[in-house]
Amino acid sequence: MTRTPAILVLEDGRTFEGAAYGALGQTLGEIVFNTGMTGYQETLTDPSYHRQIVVMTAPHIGNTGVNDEDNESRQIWVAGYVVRDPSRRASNWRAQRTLDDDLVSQGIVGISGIDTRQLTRILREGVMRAGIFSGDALAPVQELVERVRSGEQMTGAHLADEVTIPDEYVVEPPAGVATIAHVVAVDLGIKAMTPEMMAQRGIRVTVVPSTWTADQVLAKKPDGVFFSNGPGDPAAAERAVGVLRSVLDAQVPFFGICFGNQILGRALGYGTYKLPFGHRGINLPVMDRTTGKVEITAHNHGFAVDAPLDGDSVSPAGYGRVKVSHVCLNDDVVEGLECLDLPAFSVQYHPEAAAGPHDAAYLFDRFISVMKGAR
Ligand SMILES: NC(=O)CC[C@H](N)C(=O)O
Repeated sequence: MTRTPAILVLEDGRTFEGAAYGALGQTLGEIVFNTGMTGYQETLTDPSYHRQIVVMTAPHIGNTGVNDEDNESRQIWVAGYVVRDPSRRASNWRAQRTLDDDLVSQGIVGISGIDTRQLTRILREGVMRAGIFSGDALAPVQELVERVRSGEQMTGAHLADEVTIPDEYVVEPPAGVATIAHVVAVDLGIKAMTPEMMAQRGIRVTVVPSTWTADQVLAKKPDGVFFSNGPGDPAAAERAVGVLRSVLDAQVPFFGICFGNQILGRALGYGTYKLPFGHRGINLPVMDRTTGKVEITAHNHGFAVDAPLDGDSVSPAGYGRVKVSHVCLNDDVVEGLECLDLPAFSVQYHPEAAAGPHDAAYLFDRFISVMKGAR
């Protein structure tokens, strides 16, 4: 196999030479690492990774190929892909193509042969901007560093409208499962498994674009409203915060995941902040502070809610008492919020677990209980 050179350039000027992987060319983005040992297809197609170059700490990527069933959205969203050792062949009974096929056909610029352990240790000092360059995009390093430094920052980025669907669609419960509730899910970058997990439990889910107003959402007379995961800085999501406040004012039950948790935090009047290097992986320990039970959970977040951990606090925006319901045991980051005077709760991690362990699936049942309780 001929090796086509590629270079990864960090904004601090450090460089890594490797081989081109996927499409040739140039890509810029925020570089982040993911510690999942499995689930590369779900990671690549998670819209929350829009504008991010993803480094996989698992050394061998592509072993099981890709298929049409495990995509979490309509396309690959990562801005670039950094791996140590791409599998030379895909071997799985469900594989329809190789990962390389999809990276090339979707124009995703990647790099392989990188010491991802060394790179991850650098990124643990703090995430930064980076670029991958190959083919005609190669140039003297100083020029490449300049291109990386001219790239956009994730802080302040409003990205949900770039990944949301243009038109609403409905996910019905499967045959044989009775419909017990109707939820409007606002797509801020939703993963396919989320409405699926709701539908399996009898929820009819209308997924709607991020641009919908509160009037449009509430006109559907839903039993509950859901805000999804999604890319970008929650501090730049003014419109979503406004829509959610109208939902809370109307006392309609609410559940949020990841970006949705950050939007609930903001709607309640708390701030959000950027984590030094984020949580991205499928084996992070989270404690449910109501039961003391620890769950192993899937994460993908670079920002977090700044709410007091001790005792219940009072929402600075006037929505009553709020409890930090879940916390990450690695670093005490807020991983869940529960309103004690309103039918609303959210988690920062991913109970839909695609990919990931299913420890947190009970949260979808909790959403149903909250909707029943509000009737
Ligand atoms: N997966 C998500 O919803 C991510 C939320 C937000 N973009 C963050 O990085 O924290």
